Order: sequence, then structure tokens, then C-alpha cells
Amino acid sequence: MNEPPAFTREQSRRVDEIAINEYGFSGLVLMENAGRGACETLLEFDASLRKTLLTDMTGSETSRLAPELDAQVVILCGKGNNAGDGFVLARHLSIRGIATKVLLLAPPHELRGDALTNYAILKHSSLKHAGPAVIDLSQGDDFAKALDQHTGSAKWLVDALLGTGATGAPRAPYDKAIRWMNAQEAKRLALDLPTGLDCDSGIPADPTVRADLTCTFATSKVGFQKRQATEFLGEVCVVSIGVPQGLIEAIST
Ligand SMILES: NC(=O)C1=CN([C@@H]2O[C@H](COP(=O)(O)OP(=O)(O)OC[C@H]3O[C@@H](n4cnc5c(N)ncnc54)[C@H](O)[C@@H]3O)[C@@H](O)[C@H]2O)[C@H](O)CC1
Ligand SMILES: [K+]
Repeated sequence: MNEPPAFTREQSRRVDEIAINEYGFSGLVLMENAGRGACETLLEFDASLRKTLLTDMTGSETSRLAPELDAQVVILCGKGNNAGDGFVLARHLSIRGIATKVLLLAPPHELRGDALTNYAILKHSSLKHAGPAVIDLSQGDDFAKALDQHTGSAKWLVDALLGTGATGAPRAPYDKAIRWMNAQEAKRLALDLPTGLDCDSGIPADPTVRADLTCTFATSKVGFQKRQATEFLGEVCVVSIGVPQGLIEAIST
């Protein structure tokens, strides 16, 4: 039985490109599969995450987070498609009644493409239909205080800051956010890769998110096999984004 492939950053980006340009996938389908797959993986990994359903005046259940109730999952989002995966994850957690909050670390006006589409969907849900709270922290000055204020007793913090689009060590404010995340009691889930970890060399920048669980999309990454990467990855789960195996094999050769 062949070992499942581990891709380089470049190969991972080729999956997206070929799936969209040659197979006709919409990027939104790939992103939905990524975010929903990460949601299902997280709920399997941590059975203690439970519905925080509240009843409204009519007695029907809503998933709106009561102000005094802290979110069980807090998702820190950057501005690329890794953030887009975080927006999709937030929506699916909320559908399952898991109290969720999204913290934006980049100004919403910098969002583009599929990430912007999923941000708009999330904003619409949170306004109209008891979706997760979406809080813009990108303008604040006392960053750590704002993060503390919005995180309370969260069980999980999610790293949706940077994925395969990262170049070099995480720049401000992501570096401060990573140090803050690594100092929290909560467990940490990294989407696609822990921000700060070079997915080709496996070399962790200072700082790098210290994940308990990494949900990586389509295939594992070559850098994940390096010894210095393991303490930042936690358990690694490969999440299918729905592209045919033939495409993965074609890129592997
Ligand atoms: N591989 C797949 O088939 C799929 C991948 N998905 C997700 O998309 C990301 C890659 O998204 P991309 O927009 O290319 O990049 P990022 O989200 O990683 O962010 C890039 C963004 O951040 C800025 N930036 C780059 N380097 C740094 C840095 N060192 N410090 C601060 N900011 C930085 C840069 O300007 C960009 O704007 C992939 O990882 C998956 O999560 C799809 O959603 C599903 C299919
Ligand atoms: K990430």
C-alpha cells in the first residue's frame, strides 16, 4: 500500500488551481469542503464540545450565544483563503449549536474572493439568523486585552491566520496573536498548517502556533515529517476537499 502523498506548498496551490481551472470546481466548493471537514474532524476529536443551544421567547431552540455565555470555540482569522476556511468552520460549528466567535485580525475591507464571500455569508447569518458573533479586532490598539475580553473560557482557539500563502515569519499583528494563543489554557486547532510553520522545510518561525490538532487540506505537507515540526502540529488529520484522487496522483508524480 503506497504511503499517502505529502505535498509541497507549490503542489498544494496547484491542487486548487487545477481543480478550479481544469476540473471546473468553484473555489467556494473547495473552501466549503475544507471548513466543513475541519468542523467534523474537530467534533470527532473533542466529544466534549456540546450544543450550547438556548431557547428564545417562543421556546424554540436557537444557537445564538447568550451574552453571558462564552464561546466554546474562538476562531482567529487573517485575510486570505485560510481565513475563508475559518469563516466556513464558524458557520458549521454554529449550525451544530456550538457557541462560536470569529475574531478578525485583518480589516474586513482587505478580504477578497472566496474569503470575502464567506465573510459576507457569516455576517448575514450572525445578523439575521443567530449565527456566530464576528468581531473586528484589526483597528484596536490593546490587542491582547481585546483577545482576552472576547475569549473567556473558550475550549478551543482556531488558527485561521495564514496557510500556504504565507511567506516568511508571521508579521504583526499575527506574531502577537500567536504568542497570545500559545499562552492560553484552551486547546489550539490549526487550519491547513500552524501559522509560522514553513510547510516545505518544517522549520518553525518565532513565533509559531503550537497546535493540539492540525486539519490539513487535500494532503499532508512535506514539512510535517520533519522532527522540528512535530511539536507545533499536534495530531495531524488530512481533510478531503473533494478533489478526485486522480488529480492528487497526477500532481504527486
Ligand atoms: N490547497 C487547497 O486546495 C485549498 C486551500 N484553501 C485554503 O487557502 C489557503 C491559502 O490561501 P491564500 O489566500 O493563498 O493564503 P493565506 O490565507 O495563507 O494568506 C495569505 C495572505 O496573508 C498575507 N501574508 C503572507 N505572508 C504573511 C506573513 N508572513 N505575515 C503576515 N501576512 C502574510 C498575504 O498578503 C496574503 O494576503 C490554504 O492554506 C487553505 O487554508 C482553500 O480554502 C481550500 C482548498
Ligand atoms: K493556519
